[in-house]
Amino acid sequence: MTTSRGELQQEIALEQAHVDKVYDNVATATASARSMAHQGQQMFQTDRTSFHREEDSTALFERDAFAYQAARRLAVLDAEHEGLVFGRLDLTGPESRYIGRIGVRDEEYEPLVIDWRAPAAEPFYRATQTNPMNVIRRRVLRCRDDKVIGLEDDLLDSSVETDLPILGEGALMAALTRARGRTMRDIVSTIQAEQDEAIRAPYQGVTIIAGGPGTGKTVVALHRAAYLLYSNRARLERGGVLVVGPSNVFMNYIERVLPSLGEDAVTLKSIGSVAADVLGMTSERVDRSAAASLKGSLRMLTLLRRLIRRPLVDGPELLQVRVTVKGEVLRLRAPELHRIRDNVLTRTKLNKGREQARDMVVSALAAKVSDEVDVPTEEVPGIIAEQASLTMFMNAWWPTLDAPGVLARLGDPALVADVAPDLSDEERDALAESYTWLQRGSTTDITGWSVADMALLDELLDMLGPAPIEDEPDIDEPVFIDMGDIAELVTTSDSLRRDQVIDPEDDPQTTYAHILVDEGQDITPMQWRMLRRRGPQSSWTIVGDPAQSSYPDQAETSQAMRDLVGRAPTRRFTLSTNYRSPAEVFNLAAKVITKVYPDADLPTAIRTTGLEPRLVSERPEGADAAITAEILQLAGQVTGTVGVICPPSRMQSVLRLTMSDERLAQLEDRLVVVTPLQAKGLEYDGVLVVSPDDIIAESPGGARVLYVALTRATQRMTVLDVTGTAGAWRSLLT
Ligand SMILES: Nc1ncnc2c1ncn2[C@@H]1O[C@H](COP(=O)(O)OP(=O)(O)OP(=O)(O)O)[C@@H](O)[C@H]1O
Repeated sequence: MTTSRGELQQEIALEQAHVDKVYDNVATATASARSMAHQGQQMFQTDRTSFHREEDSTALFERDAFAYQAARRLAVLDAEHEGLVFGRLDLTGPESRYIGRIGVRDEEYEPLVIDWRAPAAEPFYRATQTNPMNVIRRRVLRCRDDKVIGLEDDLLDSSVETDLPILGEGALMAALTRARGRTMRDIVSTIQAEQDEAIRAPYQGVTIIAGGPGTGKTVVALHRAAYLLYSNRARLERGGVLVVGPSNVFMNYIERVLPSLGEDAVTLKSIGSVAADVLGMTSERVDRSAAASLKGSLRMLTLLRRLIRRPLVDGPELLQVRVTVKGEVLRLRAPELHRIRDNVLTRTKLNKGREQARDMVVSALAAKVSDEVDVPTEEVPGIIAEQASLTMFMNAWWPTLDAPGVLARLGDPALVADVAPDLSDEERDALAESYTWLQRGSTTDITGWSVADMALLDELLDMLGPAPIEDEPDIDEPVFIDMGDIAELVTTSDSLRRDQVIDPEDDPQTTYAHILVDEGQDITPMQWRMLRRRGPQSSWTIVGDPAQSSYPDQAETSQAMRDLVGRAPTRRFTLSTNYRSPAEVFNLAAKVITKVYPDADLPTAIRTTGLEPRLVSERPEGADAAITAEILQLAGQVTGTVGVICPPSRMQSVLRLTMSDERLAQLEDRLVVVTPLQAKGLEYDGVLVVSPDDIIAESPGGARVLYVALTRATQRMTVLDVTGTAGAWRSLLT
């Protein structure tokens, strides 16, 4: 498809006229929405003398609401997006339709732009030359703000006589070859047919989006969130949509996509922040591989249950309670007390069970009073219940527990051996070692707990139940809180406000109507339980690729996901085209994964560059110089970002290098240094993978994690072995 410059300019001018009309209309509609809202209030409050037909009011109201919605969505549209209107369909009618990020109508209520999510926009994404769906020409408009700067056409039905000009070289390729920045862009103008099916799948049940690296799983899932909000707005704005990803870096990477589609009603959280609603803390710290694997496993469930059943007293076998009734000593010893504890805990949560436990202890003691004691039987429990020794015993035996306090007990290796007899010595050591920081800091030290601990703390909180609300002190008695230079006056009712709104009988977690989980292959069984507590009634979209998993026991995590799905209606989409990496880069990665994970979904790369990845090796003493040289070479070859992906053990030294070398420091925002886990879901134009052998050795996912690193490049890739010889990983290439 070639075209003269004049023809292109003429078509651009025609499209610009329509785009101008759209923006003018939105401006008028916004002003009218404001004034109608104002007038509407007055009309319905005071104007009883004039007569309005009901349908007039309804129409006015609808237009008002529509204009209001359009103005509201336009207000959140990302300033960097590529324009409100991005597409046009010419149909066999003949009719043409403009497609945009939001719907806009003119004063006659005729559509000027159709929202991309509306059924009428579907042919824009689904029509092909074999099934043109009445579309003759599909046109993608490239805009910067409100200015049209380019056009790309597809002729879909060549059997129809038409004088429509067909211009440009294809919008998809133009989008894919553009340099990448620090954040993900929306793909609303170039969504492909198989992606569109996943985006528009029904809301109910569980939707699974699978496919290899770079097939658009993440970006498709985000467009699906926007689609679901459009098609189920009342339910989802009320119930909430939660998007969960692997890390804060990833959340920052994707955070602009939904605003660029005009949606701001979605909560984004990294997996380490999901339980912040009840724990008041988050984490990004990843445990060493052995501890991370164990803490993710359902075996922790038994361990935690045993842990909270173990009373917090030294030598539980010596445990006893002792009271006197008219000089007679009554005792309950450890076995009876354990029975009472088990009995209460099978029926209720620990923090709710104290009163029951106390009553049972009192009854068991009362039953021991001999006939010789001269007190009426019905008075005995009251006499026992009043005794200070009983209260002291209950305080020690059944204190209110908080989740961090309980988990911190795992820092004691002897206790771990006691509550986890089925773990191997290595596992017990790994667990105890992961909590040694507790000896240095406090249990609420937010830098200490790991991402995996967040799910354990959440589980514990669920097992323990919320702490009972203490008796209310006198309300509104002023209290001074000294905050260094600032002394602030608060009343007791202020400081209690949070407790007062929490109903202890309610589950304290925030819940959502729809939960979208990205990189689902890395969600551990314990994390699935944590997520499920946020969506007991929700529908789900789960995105993932098992071949990229960093969790070692895939069978266990897949089972946990099946448990989540249960009998809910499930639909699965497997995306098959790799839009990220050129074939030359992906072929190398594919060889690695096929050796270690033959069932991997291998997508077909849509682009070729003719540039094979560069494989180099260097002796350890020359590593810094080689890393610097390779980064500079890549930075000269691509115009966008350069990502250095290195094993965790090299992170600090490479970071130091990028700061101390002036040439590297000058690359500023273009240069990023990450571990393979941090690189999950991200992409860079040029990628340097450092020391693949160490990457394999240092992750529980092994070569699957190397596969993640080898699939991040959009243009060029260099792999550097720091051994002086070809690395052992290269045996996977043969
Ligand atoms: N239809 C499309 N039009 C333009 N770009 C697209 C399209 N589909 C995907 N892309 C681009 O391809 C790249 C990869 O997409 P994305 O990160 O969503 O893939 P993914 O399947 O989640 O990858 P991974 O499994 O590695 O996390 C992104 O730059 C995305 O914008």
